Amino acid sequence: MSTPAAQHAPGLAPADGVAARARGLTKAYGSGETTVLALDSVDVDVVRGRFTAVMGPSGSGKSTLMHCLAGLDTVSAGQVWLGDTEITGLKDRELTRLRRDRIGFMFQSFNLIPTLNALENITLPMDIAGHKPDGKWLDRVIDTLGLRDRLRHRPSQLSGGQQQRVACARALASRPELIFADEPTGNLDSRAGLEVLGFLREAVDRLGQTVVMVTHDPGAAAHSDLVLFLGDGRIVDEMRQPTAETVLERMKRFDVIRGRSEDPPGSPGPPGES
Ligand SMILES: Nc1ncnc2c1ncn2[C@@H]1O[C@H](COP(=O)(O)OP(=O)(O)OP(=O)(O)O)[C@@H](O)[C@H]1O
Repeated sequence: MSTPAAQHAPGLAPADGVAARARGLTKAYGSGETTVLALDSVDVDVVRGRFTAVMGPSGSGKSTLMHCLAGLDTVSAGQVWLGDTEITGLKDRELTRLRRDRIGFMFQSFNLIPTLNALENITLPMDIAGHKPDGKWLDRVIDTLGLRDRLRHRPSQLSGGQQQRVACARALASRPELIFADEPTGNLDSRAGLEVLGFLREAVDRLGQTVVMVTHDPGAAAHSDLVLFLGDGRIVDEMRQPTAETVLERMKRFDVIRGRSEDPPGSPGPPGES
């Protein structure tokens, strides 16, 4: 995901088209005086074959953006496309099918079915859709994620990191056009988290997938190609080839602004700021 300029980012391979696009994307919750403008006329291009992270302070609209791009939530105004398909305006049934066939999801809670083994969990969305998995692709995903010797295990027999890898394989299994990951490392210790980030990176680099990840963790964002920073429902900044340090520094600037807006009138700003 990026503003159009970021498609020409130096140091990145040429962009291979746009996996998803939003124009004037606006989402308001509630009505009248209690209206919350979660997204305020956002324009974004999710660049195909890239790993994009979405960051920003709590309440800045990260999850709302992801949900609107993925067709999980309706928009108040604006348009969203997945590839060439405009999804705004699609009926619920069409949206459900589009999500099922063209988008992969990874959530913080892995959402694995406890009574199914790893392989059954991985292929479940395709089984529900009545699609036969592409065996070669599935083998590649399973081997890339190092799950070959865990396929007959149930979730309770797997570590947290392994469970998240199964969730990752499930998101990749149908070779979706776009994978959305919402805090995929949130419930993992740092080693398992790093592993999952490494696999998402490999999904992009080796399998050519497109990943959009919402995260609070600068270290996680550092695995992406591009970080989009949301503030008050708008994309306020973007960073290519991020490092944990540069992302952390950028996030600190939100704290300074927040600190200022919480200061009583007339009080001095934070030290070092004029
Ligand atoms: N269902 C809802 N009803 C009313 N307001 C909502 C709803 N969902 C989100 N909001 C509001 O919209 C704004 C953006 O929320 P969102 O969850 O997208 O932020 P976020 O950046 O993902 O936050 P966090 O980092 O805390 O998860 C917030 O002010 C939130 O309170």
